[in-house]
Formats: sequence, C-alpha cells, structure tokens
Amino acid sequence: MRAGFALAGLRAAWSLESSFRTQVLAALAALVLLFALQPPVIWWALVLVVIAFILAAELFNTALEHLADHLHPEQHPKIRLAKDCAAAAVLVLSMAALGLSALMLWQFL
Ligand SMILES: Nc1ncnc2c1ncn2[C@@H]1O[C@H](COP(=O)(O)OP(=O)(O)OP(=O)(O)O)[C@@H](O)[C@H]1O
Repeated sequence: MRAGFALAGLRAAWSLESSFRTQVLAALAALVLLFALQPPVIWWALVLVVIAFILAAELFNTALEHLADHLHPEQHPKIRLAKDCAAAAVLVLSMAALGLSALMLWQFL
C-alpha cells in the first residue's frame, strides 16, 4: 500500500534523522504561534506551505544521503556536492521560514 510505504518513510526519517525531528518540532512551534496570534487565513496558508516544503526537502535530503551512502560508501567529491546541495535546499527553505516568522511577529505582535 502506497500510504503504508510513505508512513514507513516518515517513521524511518523520525527515528534516524535528528534534523528531521528538529524540523517537525519547529513546525509544531509555528502552529502554536499561529494559534496564539490568530492571523488572517493567508498567513495560515503561507506557514503551512512553508512547513510542508521544509519537511519534504528534509525527507528528500535524507533519501539522497542514504542512497548515496549505500551506493558509494567511500568519500567522493561528487557525493559531497550532491549532499551539500541537498542540505543547501533545506537551508534556503529554513531561511524563508525564519523570514516569514519574523514578518508575522512584526505584523501581529
Ligand atoms: N561520501 C562522501 N564523500 C564526500 N563528502 C561527504 C561524503 N559523505 C558526506 N560528505 C560530506 O559530509 C557532509 C555531511 O554528510 P552526512 O551524510 O554526514 O550528512 P548529515 O551530517 O547526516 O547531514 P544532515 O544533518 O543533513 O542529515 C556532506 O554534506 C558532505 O559535505
């Protein structure tokens, strides 16, 4: 079952990757902030989309790391490039989330 495989992926990322657990906790903190500030619905949509993008990027990052480590356990500059770019994707989205949080606090506090 497709959903079963996806849930297995979520469970694996949660148990293996501390960065995924950190991102999930940050997402929960963002939801608490939304409930506390009660901003207009567009802000809820923006925050939910950014949360989904970050968690999805983190899952792709985890998938790529595990695939690379399995297929090529030795050090290689191309593996470094692939892993660094995947990590950079998560960083870019995390910076967008920080900017969005700052804007929301500035607007509604
Ligand atoms: N096989 C490799 N060859 C070359 N460089 C590597 C290799 N594996 C890891 N690196 C370098 O080490 C960094 C960390 O890789 P690692 O697989 O340990 O990820 P991680 O520390 O688990 O990252 P994350 O916190 O995103 O899960 C990579 O971004 C890359 O620069």
